[in-house]
Amino acid sequence: MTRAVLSAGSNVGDRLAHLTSVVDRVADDLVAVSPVYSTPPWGGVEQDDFYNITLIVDGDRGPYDWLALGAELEQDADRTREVRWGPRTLDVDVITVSDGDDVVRSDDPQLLLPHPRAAERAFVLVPWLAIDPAATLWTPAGFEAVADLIERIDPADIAGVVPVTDPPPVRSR
Ligand SMILES: Nc1ncnc2c1ncn2[C@@H]1O[C@H](COP(=O)(O)OP(=O)(O)OP(=O)(O)O)[C@@H](O)[C@H]1O
Ligand SMILES: Nc1nc2c(c(=O)[nH]1)N=C(CO)CN2
Repeated sequence: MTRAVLSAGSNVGDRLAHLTSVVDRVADDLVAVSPVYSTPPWGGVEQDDFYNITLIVDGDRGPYDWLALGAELEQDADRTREVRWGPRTLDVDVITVSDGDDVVRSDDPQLLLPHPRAAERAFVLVPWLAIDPAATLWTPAGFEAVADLIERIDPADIAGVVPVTDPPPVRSR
């Protein structure tokens, strides 16, 4: 049994439906899911805004099983890999995995854990904090409170991450 924090994003097609497919797929393992946030594109590629959610899941799966689940969902959304950090129907990233009290660390390029860019991404951290105000992320500098990491991100980036009220957000269960 492991606990994973997953981040899902979409900026092509029916964004809400793509995110809902993730929530539906992990429903049995779901601990919490954030509201849907509208987020400006991160990474320097000019493209449409994303919808993003962060999920916490508990399941009888190892780290690579969470990665495989994300890849399956991306395939189901007809995801094609083109531009790095470019437009996509669905992207599911594994942000961090814990096994009891231990945080899983991995330097396998197929599964880097914790996700090396999570600490810089308002679109991951803001939704995560909304469902877990005490969340921490292991970084090369040690454990950091997600709330503190957010303080270090450019306020303009944080301000761009806004809950979507219309259409309505996926409800936390
Ligand atoms: N923690 C992780 N979560 C998801 N994929 C990962 C992770 N670590 C490594 N990968 C690998 O990253 C590869 C490329 O993923 P993808 O094309 O979705 O990257 P990206 O989402 O554009 O960029 P980023 O990795 O910065 O989020 C995948 O083949 C996957 O095996
Ligand atoms: N706002 C936002 N920007 C992104 C996202 C995402 O999910 N949300 N995913 C990306 C793929 O790596 C690149 N940029």
